[in-house]
Amino acid sequence: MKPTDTPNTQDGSIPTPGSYPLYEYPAYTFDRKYENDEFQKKVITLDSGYHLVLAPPGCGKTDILAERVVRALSCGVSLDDMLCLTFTNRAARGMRSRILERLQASGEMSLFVGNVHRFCSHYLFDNNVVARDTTVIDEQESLSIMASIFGWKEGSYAGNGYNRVLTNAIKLQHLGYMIASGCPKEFLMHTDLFRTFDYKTLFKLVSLDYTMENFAGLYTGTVFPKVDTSGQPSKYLDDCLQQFKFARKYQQYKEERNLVDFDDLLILTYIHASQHQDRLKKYSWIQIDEVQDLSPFQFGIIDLFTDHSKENVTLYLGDEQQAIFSFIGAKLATLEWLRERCGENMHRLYFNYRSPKYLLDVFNTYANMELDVDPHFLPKTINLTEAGQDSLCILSAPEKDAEVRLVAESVGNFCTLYPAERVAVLVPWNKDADQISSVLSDRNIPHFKISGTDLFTTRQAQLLFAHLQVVYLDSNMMAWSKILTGTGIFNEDSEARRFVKYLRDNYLLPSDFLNYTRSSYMLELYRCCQGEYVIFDTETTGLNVFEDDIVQIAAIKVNAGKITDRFNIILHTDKQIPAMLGGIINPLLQEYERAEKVDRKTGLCAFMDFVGDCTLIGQNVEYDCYILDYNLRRDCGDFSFFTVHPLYFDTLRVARIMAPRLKSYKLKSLLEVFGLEGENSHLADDDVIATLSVLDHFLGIFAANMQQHIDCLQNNSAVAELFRRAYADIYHGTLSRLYQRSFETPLLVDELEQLYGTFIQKEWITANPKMQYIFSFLRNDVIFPEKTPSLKEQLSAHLLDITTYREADLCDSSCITEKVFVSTVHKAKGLEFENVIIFEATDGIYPFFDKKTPEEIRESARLFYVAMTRAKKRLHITYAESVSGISKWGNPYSIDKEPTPFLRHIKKYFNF
Ligand SMILES: Nc1ncnc2c1ncn2[C@@H]1O[C@H](COP(=O)(O)OP(=O)(O)OP(=O)(O)O)[C@@H](O)[C@H]1O
Repeated sequence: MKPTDTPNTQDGSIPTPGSYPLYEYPAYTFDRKYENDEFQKKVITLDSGYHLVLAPPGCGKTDILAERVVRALSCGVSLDDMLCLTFTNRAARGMRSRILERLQASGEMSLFVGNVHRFCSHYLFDNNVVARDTTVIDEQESLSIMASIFGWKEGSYAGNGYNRVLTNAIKLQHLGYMIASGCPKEFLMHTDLFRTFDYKTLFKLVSLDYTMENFAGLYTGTVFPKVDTSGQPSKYLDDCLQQFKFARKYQQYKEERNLVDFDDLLILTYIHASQHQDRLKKYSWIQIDEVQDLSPFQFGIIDLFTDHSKENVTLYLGDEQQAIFSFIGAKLATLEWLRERCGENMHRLYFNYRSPKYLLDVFNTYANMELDVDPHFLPKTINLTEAGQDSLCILSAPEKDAEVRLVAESVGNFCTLYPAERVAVLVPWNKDADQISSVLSDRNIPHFKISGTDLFTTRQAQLLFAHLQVVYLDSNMMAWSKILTGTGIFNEDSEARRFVKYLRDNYLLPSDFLNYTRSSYMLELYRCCQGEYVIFDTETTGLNVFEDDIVQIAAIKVNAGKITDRFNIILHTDKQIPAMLGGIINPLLQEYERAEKVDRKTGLCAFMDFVGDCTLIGQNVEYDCYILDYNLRRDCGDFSFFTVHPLYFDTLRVARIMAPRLKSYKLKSLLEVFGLEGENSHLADDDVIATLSVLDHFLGIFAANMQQHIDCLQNNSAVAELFRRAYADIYHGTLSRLYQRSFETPLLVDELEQLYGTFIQKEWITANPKMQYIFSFLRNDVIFPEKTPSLKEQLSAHLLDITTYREADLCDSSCITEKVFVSTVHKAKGLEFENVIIFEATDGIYPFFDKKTPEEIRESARLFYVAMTRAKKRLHITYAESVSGISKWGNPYSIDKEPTPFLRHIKKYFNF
């Protein structure tokens, strides 16, 4: 125990409820279903300095975090200054909905609540650190890319040692990149590689000093190994050097295609934010949940965004006894570091509200005897409900299959006796979850399994999401690759990725194959610009194409590159013109006041006359066309713009095709990056001239490469034809519905459900009944059509989240109506269930037989603790007395097993 880690009473005695003075709550009431206890209140009202709150399971940590936000708001802290970091998306969603519930509000809230990865991804995109069209790839995609770098066939590496080889090469890329970028030693990720590989010997073999510089140099390819070719070739040496080479290739691969993986989100954020400290937005009110599960690097990142002045408040909340994520880099040492930082500001929670005394006795005895928790810090409860016969049971079966049946029986009994209560079967491994799930299915017991292949990463979900991604942004290369394999045009993702890259290098997108026969967006634009066309821009009262008013329309008519006519009017509006625009005073306001205003109908019709039958071009012109369409319908009778002008070209799209790695596609950036003439003043007349500059610039580059472009189109006309036949109608179908609106039903989900049926019909995917969970989750918990009525708005608000959700996010959401859950312990962390069954509580599983060091064994003990403490009413623990099977050599075997040694101090509480 640390000296600062003393109980929260002044005299060091064990606190009891009511032994604390009450705290002041200005303009804030605990208007909720229950009263917070004194310890909780103290934490809720902390408002300056660094504080570490350690609390055992069930003491209301999650609730406190939400309550702190509500109170801080009532004390005048602005949402923008607050940062709430959680460990999982699910925890973020839980906290968000608790805050909204307490504020009696619904829908969106401009407070950042999410995990560190999500925070970093916002930072990178908002600050143009990564290319605008960057895609975040998941682990599966990283593995698939690395496999193609190794030259391995898709799927050939799954489920065996090859997977580890790929993972190590990916880890090496991140480690090498961090070292090469000068990240501090204490923050380096994946330092386990230094233990897995004997780099010291490797460096000796290639005559290099074993230094960080050389390690980085080997990774970047700037230091050359001197391989002695005279002696015996060493496979180990070759493999190690190859790992460095492939790690480097992986980085190049990602850079060339605008891809970042999850680790990159952290690394790139750290590097950029540490170099731009003076310009960084710092938060003065921060709270971080589950601190025991964060890595030192994540803390380093959060620290960069912390306002370290006296006024700040940073609250670290966690429970060291629930630290079970060392395999993803979490280190208990970070808690020590936090203790030092927080000094006297250590707090504890002392009341468990989850479980009655008979369960808490088990947990506390375990925490004290097995995890060495000081008895002063063990929680109490006022719930003195007596244990029933079936409250605490240890059940054994002769062997594992019988144990599975025993669990299924217990689940069945719980369901019959307590139909309103939830039951969780917590298992050590995914394959156990599969086995239990299949027996439950045989017995017709409805249940939800959180394990194995994540529903969100299944082929079905991935293809549907890829479709939404390409419809939303057709420069998403990873999504196009998935579509090309999903629709059967290519057999392997790696082939499809190569193909899409080849198209891009020739200024083509797969959408060109769907939109044109033997032509392309760029070719059509080029042809159009040989004749007469109109470049136009609008300034509006807001960004809602359905409701806002156009206030200014400016246009130029261009013939073969020369401006031949100009148009510029200010339209009368009854709507408010926003005072500010992107942080500056809106120039339109002044312009509107000065100018002679034209009646809306007259002005809009005059513009349509000016355009005549010329093709329209503009920067982000889709927006201008849609708002024009809705304005025409409103102000000029039933006039449909798209009937008259189905064809238009967008210089934003052109820039995305011609310069795919830009960090911003705003007009101003384009002018700056390419040194073009023009001004982006946010007044339509200036912007059209700037747009012409951009257009001319890209047309020049295209003209110089046009032949290559045409060759590429011709060489691939057969693939194009196949793809068009397979997918064009579906693609255009969704595109045509982008701007439809409904305030009742989330159109995005309707679309997904319809597509799901179509994809099955086309045999691109097989039916998966679990997809209904995704649909219902999005429908009931994610998308609120009253806030975002159109598919376009829903995609813009939710697509990034949808592609990063995981199955565990579904738990505690209204889409799960099942009462029975089968989950690994790791995935059940943070959840609570009336009834918990811990499966396979056998020695060799808890602790797992390969866990040898005292720290590894303690982590296993904590895992068992996390499993037990999920229980609110009943806890059953099962184990098998023997395991049997067939050995590698074909001989049947049976080995006697003991229950887990973690039961030694608590078994006295259980019935057998
Ligand atoms: N003061 C209180 N009075 C009554 N119930 C409470 C109080 N505080 C929290 N609870 C309830 O206690 C339960 C446990 O709270 P919560 O899930 O926030 O605990 P936790 O500390 O986050 O647990 P874990 O570490 O296991 O995730 C919840 O059902 C919560 O609503």
